Amino acid sequence: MTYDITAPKTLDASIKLPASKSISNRALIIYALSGGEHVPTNLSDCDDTAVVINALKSAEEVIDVKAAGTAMRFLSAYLSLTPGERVITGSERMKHRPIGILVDALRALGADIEYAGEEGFPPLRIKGHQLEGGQLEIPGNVSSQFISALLLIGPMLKNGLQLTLQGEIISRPYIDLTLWVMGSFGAQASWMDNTTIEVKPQPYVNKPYVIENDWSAASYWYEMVALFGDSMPEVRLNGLMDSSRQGDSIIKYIFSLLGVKTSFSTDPKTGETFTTLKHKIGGVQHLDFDFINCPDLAQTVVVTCCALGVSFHFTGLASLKIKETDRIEALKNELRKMGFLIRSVNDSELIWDHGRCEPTFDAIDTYEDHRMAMSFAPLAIVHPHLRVNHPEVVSKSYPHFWSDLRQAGFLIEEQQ
Ligand SMILES: O=C(O)C1=C[C@@H](OP(=O)(O)O)[C@@H](O)[C@H](O)C1
Ligand SMILES: C=C(OP(=O)(O)O)C(=O)O
Repeated sequence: MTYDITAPKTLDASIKLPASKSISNRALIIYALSGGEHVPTNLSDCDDTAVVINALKSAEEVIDVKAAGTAMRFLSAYLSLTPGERVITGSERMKHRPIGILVDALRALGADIEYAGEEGFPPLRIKGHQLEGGQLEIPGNVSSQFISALLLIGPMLKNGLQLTLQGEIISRPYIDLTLWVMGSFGAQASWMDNTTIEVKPQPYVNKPYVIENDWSAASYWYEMVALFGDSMPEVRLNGLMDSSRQGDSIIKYIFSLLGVKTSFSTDPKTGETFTTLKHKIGGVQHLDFDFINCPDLAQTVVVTCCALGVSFHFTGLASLKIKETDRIEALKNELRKMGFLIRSVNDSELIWDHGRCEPTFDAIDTYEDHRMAMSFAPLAIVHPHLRVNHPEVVSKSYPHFWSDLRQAGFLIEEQQ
């Protein structure tokens, strides 16, 4: 399927954002480990959370997490200490996303895990039993999800857990988010110094818990406000916290440099929080930024900068190659169709110095990556009849993205 997208003249919309899948998936694992009485509320309705809910409910031998990285990594740790023998697998892409570092760490803690396919990659066959825990060193420079997975089971280990992270730590705010959600359920887990985290062997306390909405999903609305520019766009987003522990809340700072002003308010009657985005004059001409702490924002910011004519030098992008697709290559290919030549350095930096080529305006390919679809869709604001292939990929994190766009006035027609 392909969508043909045409934007309205400007934007004046109130959007109900999806809940954070990162927080949902952490809260669900903790809920299961704490003997689950109170199910977390405002859970994300996205695919990546649905697979965790199903896995925790199902008694089937094979668990399929599809394309959900957090589900694969968190459930592998969870299954290692849950009685029974299971196989955990995922999409074809998932079978090429690394998991060896986590498997080695879990084995060092006493887990019984075998590779059911290629060494170092899913699927895994896991026989669960009580684990002793203890002290461990683990690379911190490939995916923070390995570290979060271990931390989440830390309180259930007989001797607790002490993790020392080696190398440059990527996606650190996601580790902090894990510690923060764990703390909300009574866990004692904290940084001892810059590289070592300690989790005490003290079980979780099951409690009611409400999931915040998703700052990563908000990023596409920031992009739209920036691209509508001086046509006075305004978007109101619900359920975002100004003081959120989601690392992607840094989007409000990044877009303050690209002409978007953020303000927060609370409805006095309902207590609901609103985040209002408006355009402001005076964005930068060039942007340097390190995405090491917020890799999921890279596509939004890269596409926005090209469309606004803001040159850039972005670093900290090494993890983009092992996400839903190789996002570095995908960005280069699809931006070329729109007439922008961006280049990569060492697979970890992206540079645009106003390089242009003849645009083809071919339909944008999405590479089974929700963020390719959502970060390119706003280009319809500058290119009417922008076409996006396989738009259904958005269900990974933001299933109602297209209906929200329609509600905001976008005309979206389906082509076979
Ligand atoms: O823990 C999490 O919820 C996530 C961590 C990040 O992954 P990496 O640590 O692999 O960068 C991020 O890209 C992903 O979307 C969600
Ligand atoms: C990288 C992502 O997800 P995951 O690694 O959990 O599949 C993402 O949502 O952009």
